[in-house]
Amino acid sequence: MVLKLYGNAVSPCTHRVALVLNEKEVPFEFHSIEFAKIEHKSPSYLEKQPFGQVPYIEDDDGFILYESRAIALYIATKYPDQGTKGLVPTDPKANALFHQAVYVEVTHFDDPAAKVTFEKNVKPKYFKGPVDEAYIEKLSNTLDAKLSVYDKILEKQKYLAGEELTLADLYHLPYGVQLAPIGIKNLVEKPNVSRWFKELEERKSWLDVKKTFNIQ
Ligand SMILES: N[C@@H](CCC(=O)N[C@@H](CS)C(=O)NCC(=O)O)C(=O)O
Repeated sequence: MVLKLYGNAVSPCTHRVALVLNEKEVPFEFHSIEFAKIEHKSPSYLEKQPFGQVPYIEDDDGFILYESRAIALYIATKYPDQGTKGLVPTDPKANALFHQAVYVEVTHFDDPAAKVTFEKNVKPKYFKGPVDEAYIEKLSNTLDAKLSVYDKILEKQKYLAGEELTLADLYHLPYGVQLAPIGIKNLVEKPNVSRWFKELEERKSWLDVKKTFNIQ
């Protein structure tokens, strides 16, 4: 049995899991959960993912797991010697710096990036809702302030947790790539952030995610 990824083709959290599966060269079967049919809120779906969100995985032995970053960590630690190595440092200090970087992404980047993407892209496209430009400006300013701190960190080191690529860097890709196309240029306008992010975007694992999910 092959690992099954239950998600949605337009969901950045689904893309995050697929990205790490690609990095670790783990084959998977994608099962689409249809948002339009509200499949993710059905009683049978909630048995697997009680918060009614995508993604979740069913591993080849039937093990079920949700939360994209928890899935990524599980895959990276289950296959330490397969695909890209070192995505989760094992040395205690390097591991602590890795977790520091993971929390930086979750607390400082994910929230404003997800909200601005929703307001500017998802809301008008899928919910025909009015776009709140003042809210977008506020979120963009928040991202700008946060990414200015990133720029200082990345002036001194190659990646967010030090000199080696980790999952924490990869976690930024799915929302990060959506910012510039909707006019939020903070990632590309800061020299060190831009250098870091460009390298991430060019990884084969991400180019394959783009192909699989038809991301422009
Ligand atoms: N922290 C969760 C977030 C999951 C999440 O926000 N999923 C979104 C798609 S990226 C979703 O299912 N949205 C539909 C909904 O919340 O109803 C993860 O990383 O897996």
